[in-house]
Amino acid sequence: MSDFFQRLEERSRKINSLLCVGLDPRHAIQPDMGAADSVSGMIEENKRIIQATSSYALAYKPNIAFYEALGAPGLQALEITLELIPDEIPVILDAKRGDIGATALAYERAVFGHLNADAVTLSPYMGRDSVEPFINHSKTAAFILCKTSNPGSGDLQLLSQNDGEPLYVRVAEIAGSWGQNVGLVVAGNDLDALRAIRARHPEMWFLSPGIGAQGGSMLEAVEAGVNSRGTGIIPVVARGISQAEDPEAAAAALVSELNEAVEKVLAKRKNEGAGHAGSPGDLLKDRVLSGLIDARCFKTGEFTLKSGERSPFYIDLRRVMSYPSLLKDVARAYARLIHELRREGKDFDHIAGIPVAALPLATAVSMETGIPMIFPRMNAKSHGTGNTVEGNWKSGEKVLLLDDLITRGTSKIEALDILKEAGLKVEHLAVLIERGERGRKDMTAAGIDLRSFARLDEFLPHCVRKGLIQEDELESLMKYARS
Ligand SMILES: O=P(O)(O)OC[C@H]1O[C@H](OP(=O)(O)OP(=O)(O)O)[C@H](O)[C@@H]1O
Ligand SMILES: O=C(O)c1cc(=O)[nH]c(=O)[nH]1
Repeated sequence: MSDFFQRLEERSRKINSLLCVGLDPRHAIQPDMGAADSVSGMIEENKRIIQATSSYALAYKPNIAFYEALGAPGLQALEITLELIPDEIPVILDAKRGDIGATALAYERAVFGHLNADAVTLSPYMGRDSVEPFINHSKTAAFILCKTSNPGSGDLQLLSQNDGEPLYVRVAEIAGSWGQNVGLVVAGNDLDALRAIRARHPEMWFLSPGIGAQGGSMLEAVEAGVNSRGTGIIPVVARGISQAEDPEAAAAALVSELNEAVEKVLAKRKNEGAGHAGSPGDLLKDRVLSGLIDARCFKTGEFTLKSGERSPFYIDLRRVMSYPSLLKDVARAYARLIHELRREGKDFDHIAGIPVAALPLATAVSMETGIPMIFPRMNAKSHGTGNTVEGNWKSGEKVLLLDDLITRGTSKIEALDILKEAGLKVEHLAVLIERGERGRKDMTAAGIDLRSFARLDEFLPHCVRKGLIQEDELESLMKYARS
């Protein structure tokens, strides 16, 4: 852990608080106030807040815009404010900087050199070099804007990526690779974002505005964002304190609300036990698995499978094509698997869907990823072209085999033989659902690397939640799947 985050961790234990107090005096944007009054008013207001809250504040966060708006006197008010803050309390300067080269260096000098702040907020959109000067010091840190609390935050931050995840998930992943001195701004009023990012970054510190005046609930934000040590989230409150009649009482009340929330959440997690079913924060997986149930893709009864075995349930993914928005999510799910493979350096000239169930799915995946589709004919065509593999392909090209699900891999081996016979290279198989453990064993024996989006033990609990199967049936179905 970096020195800055270590310092936060220690101070949070010492004063038993995670609260960050915003110092955002709005004098400059109040039209009836003259500049001189504004400057002295700002200092007075900040003095009053700091004196009232210094034993409750894990950190202070002045937003530089309210000071810059008054020009040189405003910046002087900021400098005086920073001097009023006791040395042991970290200052996070909310500046949302982001520029390159010498400019980034100049911003860094202003923030950490001249103003002597301990941390800063930065925009990630100009990339690593724009952040680099701020994260090279062991004592200071940068909070990267990941998912913000404003109404327009979704315009860019929610844009769906090739793997189906919103852009902010990718931002968190990239920022997380920038080293130890990096935290994230994750809105306290966006519980989905808090959950999604916490699930992927169990230890990172989040600066979380959006609670109170912007509508977020302290308990819900803590529930979604606190880490396993009961820290890692810094709820920011500005107006809730500065506009309170008694800022000290307001801060004290917020801290006890916050601490109660942390205790409640940790106790609840302990009761639930580690590793409970499902993966919290995996929004795409939740959506797809629930969507399959809503589309009645899961059926109980007596079924004969492709392998000839009997089964007490059947997953009919042919129905997905009748639900366009589910089909789109399913395509994103496969795209996630392809994205993972590409990150491992594996790439493909074609996706080959196995007829019949996987044909509409592979078409959607091809459109989602831009990888051209082909398919093997399970029965060679005896008229027309006589093709065994349809589409535009050449011998020697690399193919990702794609099927809806895997039980034993019977149909995969048949498809593999046809593709190999045509001179295509197949080493990987992607499926949406892995029905049990035997399919994986069969694929390993055939030299095929299997990637699945969800396993049956992740799917069945959704069926219980949606009332499709009873809790007591779950165990026997799981047992069947494992047998
Ligand atoms: O893992 P496996 O042992 O291969 O079994 C699973 C396969 O069986 C089904 O296809 P099926 O051949 O029944 O029908 P389809 O023509 O509708 O795809 C299903 O769509 C899977 O592709
Ligand atoms: O193994 C199979 O044939 C099979 C199982 C299942 O759940 N769904 C399906 O379409 N096929």
